Amino acid sequence: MKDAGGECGKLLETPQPLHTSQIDPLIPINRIHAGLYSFAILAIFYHRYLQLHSSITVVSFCLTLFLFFSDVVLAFMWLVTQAFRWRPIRRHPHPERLSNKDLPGLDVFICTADPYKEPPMGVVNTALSVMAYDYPVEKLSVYLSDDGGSDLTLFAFMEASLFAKHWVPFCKMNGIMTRCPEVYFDSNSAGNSHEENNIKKMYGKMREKIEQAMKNGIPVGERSGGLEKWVPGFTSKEHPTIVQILVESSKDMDITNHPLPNLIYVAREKTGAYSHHFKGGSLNTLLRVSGEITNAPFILNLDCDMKSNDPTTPHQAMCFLLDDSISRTLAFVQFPQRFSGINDGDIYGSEYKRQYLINPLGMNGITGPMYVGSNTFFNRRALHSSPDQKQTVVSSSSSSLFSDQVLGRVHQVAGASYEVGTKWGSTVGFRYGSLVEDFYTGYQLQCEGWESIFCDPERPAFLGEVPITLHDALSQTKRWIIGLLEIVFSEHCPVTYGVKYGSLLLGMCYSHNSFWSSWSIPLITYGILPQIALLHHNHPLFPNLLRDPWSLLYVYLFLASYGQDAIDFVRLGGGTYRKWWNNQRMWLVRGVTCYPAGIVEFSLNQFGLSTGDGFNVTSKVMDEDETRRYEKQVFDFGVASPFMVSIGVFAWMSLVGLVVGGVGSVRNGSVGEFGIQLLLCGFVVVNCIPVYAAMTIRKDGGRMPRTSLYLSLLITAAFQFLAYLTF
Ligand SMILES: O=c1ccn([C@@H]2O[C@H](COP(=O)(O)OP(=O)(O)O[C@H]3O[C@H](CO)[C@@H](O)[C@H](O)[C@H]3O)[C@@H](O)[C@H]2O)c(=O)[nH]1
Ligand SMILES: [Mn+2]
Repeated sequence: MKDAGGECGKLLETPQPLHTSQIDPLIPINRIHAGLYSFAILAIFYHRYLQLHSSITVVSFCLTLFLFFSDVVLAFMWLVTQAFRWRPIRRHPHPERLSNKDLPGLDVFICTADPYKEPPMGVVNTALSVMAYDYPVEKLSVYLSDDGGSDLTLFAFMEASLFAKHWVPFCKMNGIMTRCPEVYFDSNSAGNSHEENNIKKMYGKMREKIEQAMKNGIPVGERSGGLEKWVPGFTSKEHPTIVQILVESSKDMDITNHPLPNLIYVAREKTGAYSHHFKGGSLNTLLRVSGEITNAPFILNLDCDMKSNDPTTPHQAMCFLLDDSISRTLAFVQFPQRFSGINDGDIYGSEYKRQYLINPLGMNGITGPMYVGSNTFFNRRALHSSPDQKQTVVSSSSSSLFSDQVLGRVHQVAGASYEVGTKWGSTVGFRYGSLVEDFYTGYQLQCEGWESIFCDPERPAFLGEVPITLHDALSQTKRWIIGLLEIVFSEHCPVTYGVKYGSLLLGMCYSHNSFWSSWSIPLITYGILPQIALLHHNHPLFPNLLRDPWSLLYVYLFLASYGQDAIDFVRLGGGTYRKWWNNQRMWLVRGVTCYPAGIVEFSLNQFGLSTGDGFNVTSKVMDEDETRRYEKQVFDFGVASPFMVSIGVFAWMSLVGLVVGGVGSVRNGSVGEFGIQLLLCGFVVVNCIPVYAAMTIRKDGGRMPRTSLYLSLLITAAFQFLAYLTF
């Protein structure tokens, strides 16, 4: 169904709209289902209320109260999720209708922070993949922010700027689609022409050289071209600003004598005296630095673990950004974070389909998707003013792009104290105050009246990497949780501020994400109480499965929500049912690990008992053993950490509940009475099969460390003992 009216109305008057859209045909069904479901929720509340009234002991009253509270949280999360289901829209750009001469300037920002967690070779690949875009080179500039302040990264980029002279024309002349060299040479699509062999060798040499430098240091003879600035006393946390122009478009030609895009290395000044605000700070520095040099009206923001996978992506983005009927209020076009190297079943749910693919479609029908930190084409104006303010963007592209005067100003704006007393980070640029600077920035822009567009073309525009061990994946999510809670407890809480300054639906979407960690309340409750109550045999918590029709309501709610989740996952997220199964398991796992851990760490931070290290960068280095296990879809529990203990406890609780409670119920003829509790335990046990294997039969490095196993047994026993005393 084509969306003929609405936002595209104006465009349709012209014969060839730059983009079209498609409304989800299932919207009416979703809305009817939402109506039914909400009645069922109200009925459950009523039933719990009756239960509370009729409970005869304090213990059963408390148990019911806990479950009641959990159900309220579940209902809240369900309610806010409806905003994503309200009006999902897919948008299709038509770049072939765009003429090349209309294309505006585009500044690309790439961030890196630590050469040991983010190997320079990977960062170089990100940069090369965008330098080779099918975009007019004189309008394209690539800026790298190196928060690691590392000569190794600069060294790698100096090498890359030489290789680019071969790589860019090679891609363009051969019409290659995969313009990230590493990915291209790894794939089978690489044929075996003479030219190709040559360039492959060249790439191999560059990699060899960079990796050698990583191991043994930069060769003494090559400490020039900026590298001499790393003098003794220079550390990643204390150093002056370093700006290095690696490729200057107007001067540096490729081997076919065509210009290359500008390539500029920036390590902003760091001193212990001023907060650098992590990635947000680094992006703001690039915003100012590029503002002094090329000042392109549009900006593409990329993490160093993302690679371009389609040279026509900027054209696709421009279909929206240049459309007069929406451009006045359009802050950014978001392409999804998609990933390569995910194993078949995506065992750690790393694709985050809901966050990256499904929910943004829903928000496309409101005021547009959230900003997810990478793969985003910004309108520079949006980062400086509200949509109604007029801002004159001065074009500074003159012949003296890199004059001494310009470079002087660049050093000034990259200084550590430059932002003191300014609005940077509060109403200008990327916003500070949360570890999820992306979410926070997009949210504030939308509350100011800016809109956004989600575009998910069939050929992924970018492909990234994901953590391949369970521990890394959970640690990453924990950081997000802390960042999200910082927003919940700020003046910008989406429930109030978002609803007031955005809209009801927008507030609901942002509430859903910022209250993400609240899933842990029902998940922990439902993972402990029914299990304990089963064991100590006098506490049925749900209506009789065999006799009481109220039990059907619980069964309906469970099946309907899981069913709808699975259908959305496959239909809108393009997943498989197997991936969905693993994904829902990870939801349970996160609910008892990184969500509560995030809540605890956030609370400690509030009391000034900080334990965390702020933005703990996800490691992009892959251990061989771990990679092998990941590829074989074998779960990796091999890190002794509180996460593993917690997973162990929940696995044991349900197993004990199922076995002991099951046997007891059969003996007492109370299978119906405890039916729902038994099903619940059974469901957790089925989910935990890999956990039991990791705790018992496995011998490889990914099995659960013995300390974690014994601790989890001890804690389970303690729980049961406490319960025994209470009941
Ligand atoms: O002090 C810092 C810390 C990080 N980064 C960069 O930020 C990016 C994201 O870091 P990463 O460790 O890969 O975090 P992820 O959790 O994988 O990133 C997700 O979550 C972040 C917010 O927590 C978003 O910024 C990202 O875009 C989003 O992909 C990387 O390019 C880093 O180099 C900096 O520039 N400076
Ligand atoms: Mn990342």
